[in-house]
Amino acid sequence: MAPASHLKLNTGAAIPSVGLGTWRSEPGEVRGAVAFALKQGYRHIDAALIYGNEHEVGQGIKDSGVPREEIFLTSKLWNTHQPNVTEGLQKSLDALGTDYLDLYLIHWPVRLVPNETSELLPVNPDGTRSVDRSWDQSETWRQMEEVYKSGKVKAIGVANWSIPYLEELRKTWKIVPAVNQVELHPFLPQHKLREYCAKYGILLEAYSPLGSAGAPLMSDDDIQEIAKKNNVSPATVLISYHVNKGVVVLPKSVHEKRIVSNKDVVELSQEDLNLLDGLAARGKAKRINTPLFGWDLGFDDCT
Ligand SMILES: NC(=O)C1=CN([C@@H]2O[C@H](COP(=O)(O)OP(=O)(O)OC[C@H]3O[C@@H](n4cnc5c(N)ncnc54)[C@H](OP(=O)(O)O)[C@@H]3O)[C@@H](O)[C@H]2O)C=CC1
Ligand SMILES: O=C[C@H](O)[C@@H](O)[C@@H](O)[C@H](O)C(=O)O
Repeated sequence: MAPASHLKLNTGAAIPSVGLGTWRSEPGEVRGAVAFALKQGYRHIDAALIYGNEHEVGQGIKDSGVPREEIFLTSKLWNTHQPNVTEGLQKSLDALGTDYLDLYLIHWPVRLVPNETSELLPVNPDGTRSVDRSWDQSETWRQMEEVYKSGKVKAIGVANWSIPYLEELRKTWKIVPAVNQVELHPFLPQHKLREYCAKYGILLEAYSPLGSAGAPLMSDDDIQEIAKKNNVSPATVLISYHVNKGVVVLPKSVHEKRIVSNKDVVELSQEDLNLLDGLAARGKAKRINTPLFGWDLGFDDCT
């Protein structure tokens, strides 16, 4: 079956299966990248307050001339705004220059307490992050449910939530998260989390699909072999892998040629998908993004 250009959220809304990532897209380059991507047909942008570039992302959206209502725009509540979701959301809306988001995510199931070391990435005197270990994530989710009801966000979800964290949230959620955005690629296929999210109607979004700055995914022999067989680039294999599995994928680039090629999704055979699904179990498992919050986020092994 041809890979779907759009997937469905549990709210009933459609979400474009490929979105442009904006983490580490520098001010000075992200505005042009976003405008270019939208002119090339992207209709989905993944932003976050912590990326420090939402103002430029918003300018790129305006420059593109694409009407706001045609764009699926996501942002994320940063950890230091956990006690006050409304405030975090307003900062993102102001920076992006919009009055609503299509999707708002809790960036991590962690509350950080700002102090004199930093407003966004505060640390304790011993260098560890100033985490509020007593903070109850169900309270943050309750506030997310409130902003959803206010209409300022059309869907709410989470990012970096493992099964134990979702199980805890399930005890009190009134609205099931629409999305769980996690690191996902053939070296970190997260089969158990996939099953769990499918069971509760939570759509997965794959971040760092190309390996970000860490995993040698694009130079991997098996991935290169599949690329050769399908006559496409390894990046296209890695992006298509998710869409073929009904997962949203968020490749980041600030280079025009890559922005264009990253939206090409091809149909992969079941045999190719099985091979990609099995790479981690064959000794290639690797998680790239585990910020040192100082305690167990419930992530299991990488397979
Ligand atoms: N919720 C969360 O905690 C997280 C969310 N994310 C989201 O997911 C997005 C994607 O993940 P990210 O970690 O950025 O990494 P990606 O896996 O998307 O990789 C991005 C890197 O690959 C390069 N690249 C892009 N396209 C190609 C290509 N076709 N060929 C070769 N190299 C290429 C980019 O360089 P260049 O730009 O120079 O082209 C960049 O260095 C983020 O930008 C962010 O929006 C990411 C991490 C965590
Ligand atoms: O979305 C991207 C990532 O989650 C990134 O925002 C975090 O890893 C952050 O750099 C941190 O140090 O906590």
